[in-house]
Amino acid sequence: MQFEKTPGWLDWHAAPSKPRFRLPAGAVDAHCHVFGPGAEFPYAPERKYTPCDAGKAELFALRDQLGFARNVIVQATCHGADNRAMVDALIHSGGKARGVATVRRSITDQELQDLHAAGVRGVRFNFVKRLVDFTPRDELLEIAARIAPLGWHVVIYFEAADLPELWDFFTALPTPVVVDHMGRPDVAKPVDGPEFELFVKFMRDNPNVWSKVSCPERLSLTGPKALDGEQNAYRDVVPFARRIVETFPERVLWGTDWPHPNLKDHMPDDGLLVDFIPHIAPTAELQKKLLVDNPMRLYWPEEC
Ligand SMILES: O=C(O)/C=C(\CC(=O)C(=O)O)C(=O)O
Repeated sequence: MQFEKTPGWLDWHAAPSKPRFRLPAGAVDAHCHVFGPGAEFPYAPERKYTPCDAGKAELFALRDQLGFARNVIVQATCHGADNRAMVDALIHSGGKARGVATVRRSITDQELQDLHAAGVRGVRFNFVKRLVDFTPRDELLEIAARIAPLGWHVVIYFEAADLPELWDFFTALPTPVVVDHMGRPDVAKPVDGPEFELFVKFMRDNPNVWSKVSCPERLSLTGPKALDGEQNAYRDVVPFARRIVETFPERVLWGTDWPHPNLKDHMPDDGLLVDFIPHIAPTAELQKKLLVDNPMRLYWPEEC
């Protein structure tokens, strides 16, 4: 099948630099995606965007270029609940990738078992309105109850303004809960203002809540962009991510978000994104927790 990219689509950076920051041994890129290729794994009819192809071979090449040991591949909305591209990548990773799926309530127990055998360890519930249609809360709670006995967790993606309305639902989830991109704070607001304080309280009051301190390229309003060797990219995001890392060092994860769907302004150099990490996790101890110990506990607990 032939697909035409959404107008204005930015393709992933073709030649990411080698990071200056040396990742600790065993580092996990805990948030990335695969897209298609569409000819082999068609994009879902209900998708809100059509990306460029970004397959497993390119993802694994990026992993090696940046110095990561493993990936966590998160199902992207352009594939809906058809997890075949993600599962195919897991199967061909030689045990170096685990996954987060999107499932509907119609999934059978056998299908869940098959996803587990392939390396899936979580489901993603997406609340970002430009990406998905509404799913009833009772369907999501039913899914959460079914995946809990498998030892899986729930990944949630939402925007900061929606946290108050979603709070009761999130705190009713029976599993570990992993928030994508710090709940997308508006970084024009103060890091100790009411909006981000609510997110900090969400994590403080609920010890089962984790956060990915990822996506500065998506959250930043003033840059500078991670391009052309810039070693101090996205300064406006640093206080937010650093606060979460330093306050909850045992419950943070980091990922590239490759191939960076839906960026409108620029496509970052992934090597320079890795160079962002020591700004938000300034000590070797914090870096090891963020990049190795925490993701291993969540995705490869049998090795811990
Ligand atoms: O890649 C991300 O994490 C963020 C996305 C895309 C996404 O989540 C999806 O399509 O599933 C975004 O903000 O557009």
